[in-house]
Amino acid sequence: MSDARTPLIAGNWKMNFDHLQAIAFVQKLAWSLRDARHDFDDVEVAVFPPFTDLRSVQTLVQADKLELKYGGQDVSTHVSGAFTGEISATFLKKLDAEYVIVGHSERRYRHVESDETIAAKAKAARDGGIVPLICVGETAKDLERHEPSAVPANQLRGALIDFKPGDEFVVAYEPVWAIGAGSPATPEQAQNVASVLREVVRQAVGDETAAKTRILYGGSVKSDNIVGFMKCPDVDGVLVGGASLDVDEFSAIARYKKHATY
Ligand SMILES: O=C[C@H](O)COP(=O)(O)O
Repeated sequence: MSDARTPLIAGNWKMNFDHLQAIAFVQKLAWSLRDARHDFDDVEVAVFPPFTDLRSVQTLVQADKLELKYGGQDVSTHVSGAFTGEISATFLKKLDAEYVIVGHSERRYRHVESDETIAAKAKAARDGGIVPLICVGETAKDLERHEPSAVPANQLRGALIDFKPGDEFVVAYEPVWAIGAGSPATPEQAQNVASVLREVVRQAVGDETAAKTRILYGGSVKSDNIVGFMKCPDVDGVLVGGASLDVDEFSAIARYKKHATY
């Protein structure tokens, strides 16, 4: 990764932890990270709890002045109105959320979200003052027919259609075949796709914004494999699923510099 970009260690809780469990988790995480502040200097840590936990996480983070960012796992394309079950970027902003995930493969495939929908969600987040964390990634089937970077690059091109130089967003490259699989991509595979994605960002929003945009890797990240990814020049952090639900493991991931010899 480049020194110009602050590493982002993001934990996607998916549909895990109710608000009471969320409070207990964040308290433990805060203690764990506070004890080891020097191990993760200049690293940003963020969690993505279910919507029903966000108010509790906000209260805790603000009351205890925790250096922890948080965000939603999805966002509506609308601002308000008759959209049963949806949550707008405006509501997330009111909870001081920093980020929102859009285009996670579990939404693309299980909820049949199209590239157009994901582009509209990314735009809605940006317009509502929330930084979209745009997920892209190929399935194992895609790999039989295309180069590894082809599908993620197309997905990213589609998502950035309304973006312009200076807009802030984060990209997460998550090969679908590596999610929850216990076997991640290799750092070389992650770097190859991340460098293509940076070029897509450059073509969409220009050199300056591309140089500042963080590209994360996600898919079976753990404390014993993160260092390899963080050594890749175009990988600026990780989006962690399963391992983000274990305080000690997630804290060890955030403190990856302790184990790295650069
Ligand atoms: O959003 C996170 C990803 O889906 C990765 O999940 P995982 O770390 O359990 O493979």
